[in-house]
Amino acid sequence: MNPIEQAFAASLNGGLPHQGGASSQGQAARRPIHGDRALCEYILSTVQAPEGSLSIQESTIPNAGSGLFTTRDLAEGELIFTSVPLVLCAEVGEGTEACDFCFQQRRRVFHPAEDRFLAPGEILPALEVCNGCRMYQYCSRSCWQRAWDTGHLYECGLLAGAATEVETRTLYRLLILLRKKVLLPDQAGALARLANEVAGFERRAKKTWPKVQGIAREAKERTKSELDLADILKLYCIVSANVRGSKLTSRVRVELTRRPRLQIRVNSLPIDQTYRNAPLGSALDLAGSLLNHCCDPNVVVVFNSTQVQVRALTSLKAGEELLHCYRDLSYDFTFRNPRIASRYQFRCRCTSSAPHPAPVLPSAVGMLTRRKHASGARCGAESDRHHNEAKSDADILPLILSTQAALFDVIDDAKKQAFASPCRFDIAQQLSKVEGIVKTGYAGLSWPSNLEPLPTVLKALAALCERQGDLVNSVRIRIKALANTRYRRGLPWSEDLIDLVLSLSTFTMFPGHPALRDRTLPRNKDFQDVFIGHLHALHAMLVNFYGEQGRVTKIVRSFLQRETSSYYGPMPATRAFRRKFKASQETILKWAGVDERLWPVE
Ligand SMILES: C[S@@+](CC[C@H](N)C(=O)[O-])C[C@H]1O[C@@H](n2cnc3c(N)ncnc32)[C@H](O)[C@@H]1O
Repeated sequence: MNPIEQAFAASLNGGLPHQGGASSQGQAARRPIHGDRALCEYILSTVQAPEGSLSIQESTIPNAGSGLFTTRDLAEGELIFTSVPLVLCAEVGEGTEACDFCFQQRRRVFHPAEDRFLAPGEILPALEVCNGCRMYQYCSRSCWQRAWDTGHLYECGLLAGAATEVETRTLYRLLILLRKKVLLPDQAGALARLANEVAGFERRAKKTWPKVQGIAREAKERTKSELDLADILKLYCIVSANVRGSKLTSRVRVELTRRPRLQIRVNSLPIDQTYRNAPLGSALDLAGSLLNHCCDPNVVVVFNSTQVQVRALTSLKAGEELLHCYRDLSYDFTFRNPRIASRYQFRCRCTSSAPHPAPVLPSAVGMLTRRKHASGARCGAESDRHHNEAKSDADILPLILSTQAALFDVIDDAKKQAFASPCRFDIAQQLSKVEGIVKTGYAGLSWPSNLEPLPTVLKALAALCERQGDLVNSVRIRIKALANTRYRRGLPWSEDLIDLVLSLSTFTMFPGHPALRDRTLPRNKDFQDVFIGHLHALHAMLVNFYGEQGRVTKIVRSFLQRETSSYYGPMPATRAFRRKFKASQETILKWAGVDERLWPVE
């Protein structure tokens, strides 16, 4: 073992006696990071932040270990810290859009090199696959060369036939960085002390535990690591507990091809793929790994190429813990938490209250939630509401699950129809199918319109309409879906707004389009007001997430400037505009069949 591997192995037990063996049973508790001053100082020294502006303390979430805290007041949108991850790994495989060196934004709506939206029908140049491993992709020869020089040469030859899961590839990378002494001893020591959830993996993922052990064994063989198998196993659990999907991108065009991987399991209710927000890759960052999860987050994590940026999502007071949502906020609590449990192997115990108005959540959802939190673990007010509404209606569960499956099947069928014969795609037929399912789909009652996956299904249908050139239905259905989306904050909501303004822009750009001659449509001016209003709101939101100079912010800003210069109404952010926007928004919501109270003007 080289000195770096030794530093890693020694630190893995946090100075406690070696726990030995691949099993976590009977192992001593991991020593909390906040109890080790030298380690805290080291981790904080790895970030770019004003001196003394962060601290590591015991988390405010019960039994969640250590957490990251601010020592100063923060305004909404303020940059809290930036950091460079220890290791990044791109998603691979067909349809992925990540260059494994630069991770530049390659969202399907933005041009990869120029700061602009893609023109309608514009196709992105394909990434080039490394002809050695046939796994990683690069956007240019220079990215490939730099990736090669900075480490790909060590791994390329050993990836043939290797697993494509991002956690496994991150494990390989880390083992190679340790073996080739690319990591510093301090980095290796800190890495070993991150949360690992070995016990959680072993206990909760009983079925997959032999697979996890197999992954560790294969990783040892492939990378020729001299670490003990037990230590590699823990490293894998550290990776799984700490990697964050690089939300450099989200598939704005709904990702329908993932349907086969979607599972709805009785008793756990996970929707394993959200159809959207497919990450570009994963990053393991020392300071970022100290952010605990909360269903009502106060920070947002974004990536600027390979740099992690953490910004305030709300204003924060000195002494508050920085909390981040590990999973797509746009999803309902009952969907999100099982996904957290299955991916990270812990049960959410966050206690913050949900910021949105209390949803009318029917009793069966309460029942599901109560199951999830039977051990007293709870998830704030959202959970309490579920608890309060809970009834003993075990018979209802299978009915709900079958409705969810049926709703997702609508997307599959619609997709098949749209792709097989575009001219025969019948949106009215698809919508009536949805209507039929939701009418009595909630165990005889009507499926709540804000309960997933209904909003997601509508967004998917809107995207299909757009693809077919059916602008009117695409906008109408999207408005309906978004009005019923309960989480109006964070990156997922900005993604939704991007979709919406792009759909609305077609109305304003092609006022003479034959589809828009329909007399039952609201006036084009109304669409324009609503378009400019949402575009303005989107820009303000992106400034908070990516900063004034963020690439996405700049693209949306130049779009906003161009569109407002040809807009004949009052300038956005004025009182006159607000009045105009309110009236137009009411008209449009009415046309879309949405209760205007669902989407108040803010
Ligand atoms: C990425 S680490 C966060 C830092 C961690 N608290 C530590 O002490 O190193 C994720 C781990 O923190 C804990 N955690 C984070 N958020 C939590 C939450 N909402 N409820 C319960 N545990 C949480 C879980 O143990 C999880 O595996």
